[in-house]
Amino acid sequence: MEKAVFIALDYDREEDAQNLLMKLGSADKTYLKIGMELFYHSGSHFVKQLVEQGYHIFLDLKLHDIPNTVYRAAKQLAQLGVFCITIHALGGSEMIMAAKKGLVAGTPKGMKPPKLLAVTELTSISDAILRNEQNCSLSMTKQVVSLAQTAKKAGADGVICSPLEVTSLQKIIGTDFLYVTPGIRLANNQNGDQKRVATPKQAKDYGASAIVVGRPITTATDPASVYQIIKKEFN
Ligand SMILES: O=c1ccn([C@@H]2O[C@H](COP(=O)(O)O)[C@@H](O)[C@H]2O)c(=O)[nH]1
Repeated sequence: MEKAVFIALDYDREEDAQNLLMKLGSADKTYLKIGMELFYHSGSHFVKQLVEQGYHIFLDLKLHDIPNTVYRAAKQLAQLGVFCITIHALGGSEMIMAAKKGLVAGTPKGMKPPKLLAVTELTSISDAILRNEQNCSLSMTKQVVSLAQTAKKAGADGVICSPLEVTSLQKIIGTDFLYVTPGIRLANNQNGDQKRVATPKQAKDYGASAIVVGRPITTATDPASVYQIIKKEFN
């Protein structure tokens, strides 16, 4: 996989997403992330439209349910022709295997199934939240590694984690696995709700396979130039 910068289209209206794409220019057929907000508003038709236009879509719906439900949901999502989808690793190995099977079962003949990425600990979770609210006695890195090991054994193609954990993950799990990292901020950006953050350059140095960037681009006065800065730093 090319070292992609996924732009998170975190909008509640297609017009806003289209407006951003127009500002970014059509020469760069980019990697886009569609999350719950836009999907719940616009459904699958907008996803299909972007796929047809040549965009690589990361459909981030973070499935987390019983294996049978996740199998059936993944089977539906596979029909959209997206590049990857997400599930929560905390759903367990049976659920992850069901998602993988659903993707294979739902992919139209002659096409590749979407990649399956397992969210480890959300990048909005701090060490304190992990310890005090999730009652987890492991360090953040150990917990992320443990979830990633489960995900890999169950057939996931990669994980979502913060850039801060990638080096440890690669040492234990290897480099034939995708490490996709949100929580990306340029030096002058606000962290907002993100707790485990890094710059695109740090993400690159830690070994991230791809990064996911929302607000630093979507709230910028000149999104196209910020996107180019981020791409340059990461590549
Ligand atoms: O652990 C996770 C998993 C997914 N995300 C998603 O990435 C983007 C990040 O947006 P920013 O505005 O750059 O913070 C967003 O769509 C999240 O749903 C994540 O941040 N952390």
